Amino acid sequence: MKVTVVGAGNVGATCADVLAYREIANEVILVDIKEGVAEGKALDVWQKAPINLYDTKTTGVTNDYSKTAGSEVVVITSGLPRKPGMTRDDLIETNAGIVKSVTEQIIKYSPDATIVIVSNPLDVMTYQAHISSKNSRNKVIGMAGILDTARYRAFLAEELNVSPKDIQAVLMGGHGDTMVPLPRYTTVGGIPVTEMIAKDKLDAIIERTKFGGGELVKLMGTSAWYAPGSAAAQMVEAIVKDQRRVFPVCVKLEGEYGIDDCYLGVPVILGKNGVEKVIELDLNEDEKALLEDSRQHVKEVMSVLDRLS
Ligand SMILES: NC(=O)c1ccc[n+]([C@@H]2O[C@H](COP(=O)([O-])OP(=O)(O)OC[C@H]3O[C@@H](n4cnc5c(N)ncnc54)[C@H](O)[C@@H]3O)[C@@H](O)[C@H]2O)c1
Ligand SMILES: O=C(O)C[C@H](O)C(=O)O
Repeated sequence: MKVTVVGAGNVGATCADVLAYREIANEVILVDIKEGVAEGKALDVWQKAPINLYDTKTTGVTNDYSKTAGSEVVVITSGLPRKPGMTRDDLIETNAGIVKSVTEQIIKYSPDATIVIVSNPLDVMTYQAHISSKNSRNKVIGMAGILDTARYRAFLAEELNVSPKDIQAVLMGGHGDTMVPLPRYTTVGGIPVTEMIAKDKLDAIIERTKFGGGELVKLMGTSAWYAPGSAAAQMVEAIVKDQRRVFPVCVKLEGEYGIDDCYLGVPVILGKNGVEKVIELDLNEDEKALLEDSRQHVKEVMSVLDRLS
């Protein structure tokens, strides 16, 4: 099956590479607006195949969406990344235009594709893609929760000196500083994390996770790509293999958690139809208040998008 990745920059190229070397798709199409970039990176990934032993066909194109026709999943990473001193929301004006035009092209050639948005500001770019594609909410979703949760799990593994494989967790809310940590739902090999770590240390890890993207922007002058690219590929895998994995995913809420018409990260079951089910956790009052803060923030940025269009 065919998967398209739009944007052959840091995140898009990483995602295409993971899709290829892990043989998640049979065919990967990489698209960029900059002449030759997607072609070059796709060729590089293909030339790695005899070394790393995979046979996923990888093709790059400059703006030729006819080559993306019939894609089962499309990952959209095109858009500006932030620089130090910027928030993700500062990217809205430029990236909304890019996500809109890319989504319109994609849907022309792959009307049934599930679209996975990566471009920032994530929740609102997912909203933009939903408006532009007019597809059902289960098929227009955003990647952030897997990444935010992975950061939290990695920090915990480091602190507890255990394998990251054994940390299970879920975070909710928008992709930003208002994300909603859920230590109550975090386990270490099945043991509640609260039995393994002091509260002040856990609080510090939660705080670091909230600003995890910014930490990397400060270090590198641009945003992260290895974990984001892998996280997007993991969502693609769950969809194309109909794995029914349980992940936090950005999706339009339609009454779940008492929230309507807002894009937020929530735990879902991800399978061949995209979001198969939104899982509703029984949040306590503190968690509900944090989710409400997150909703208000995302709604404000959604209204900026409404004013722009
Ligand atoms: N959701 C997340 O968790 C997450 C994580 C990391 C990055 N991001 C976001 O992903 C986006 C990409 O980040 P990056 O580091 O790969 O940036 P990058 O600059 O390395 O790559 C972006 C690519 O998009 C291309 N592009 C721009 N306009 C295009 C268009 N109209 N059509 C096709 N391609 C176009 C550019 O030429 C460039 O190659 C940013 O908005 C960033 O903030 C999100
Ligand atoms: O921080 C960013 O701007 C990119 C991305 O959203 C991230 O969390 O790494």
